[in-house]
Amino acid sequence: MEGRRVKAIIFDLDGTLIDSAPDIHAAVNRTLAETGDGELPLDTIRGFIGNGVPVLIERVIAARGLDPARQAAMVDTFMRHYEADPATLTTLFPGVKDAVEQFRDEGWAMGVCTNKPEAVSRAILDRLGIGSFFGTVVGGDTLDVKKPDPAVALAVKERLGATVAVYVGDSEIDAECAWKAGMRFALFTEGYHRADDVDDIPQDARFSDFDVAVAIVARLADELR
Ligand SMILES: O=C(O)COP(=O)(O)O
Ligand SMILES: [Mg+2]
Repeated sequence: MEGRRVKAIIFDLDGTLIDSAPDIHAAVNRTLAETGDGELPLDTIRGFIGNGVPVLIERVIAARGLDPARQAAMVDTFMRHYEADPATLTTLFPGVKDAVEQFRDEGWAMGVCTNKPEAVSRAILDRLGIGSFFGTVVGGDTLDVKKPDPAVALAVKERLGATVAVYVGDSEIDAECAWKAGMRFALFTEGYHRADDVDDIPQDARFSDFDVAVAIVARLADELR
């Protein structure tokens, strides 16, 4: 007898489900302000997101010409500010709420695979009204490794009990993670990728509007039958 097919979507968070750069930017500038180290513009910070908080702070330190030995202390200060105010300026990308409702109605399990710390990721998803759609959240501090290590995506798939998984993300980090995990990858092009040309990011499909995400992900999953 054929086993049951459980299909899942593994979503990246920053730059995919949520436009979180404005609150991350605010927390970075509050961190810099505490020690009189100036500020950085939003566009710069947007380009620093995706590898987790320690790497974000490493890039902030390099951009401001600060002492690298300050990284651990600045990570703590950043998290204090970010956890105090994680979702004031953060929004869902247009169409996300409708898309996750439709995915749920069509029987998809959904999970989040992010390099952002897990607790604050869950808090933001709840605050924006979509937390209950996700069976699990694996964050940058949940395991010993971060994306692009495939263990992060594979942990989401396993926790959801999925037999088929499609990965939806916004960056080359997600593309690499999905590839290493043996998953099809749909690129959301309106997020925080670093490549100038989205053609340079390995992908099985791409979309710029969540209105078409459901059809695109379903097609990728069907190809895996
Ligand atoms: O860099 C981060 O903190 C998180 O980014 P991600 O949600 O795109 O993985
Ligand atoms: Mg992302």
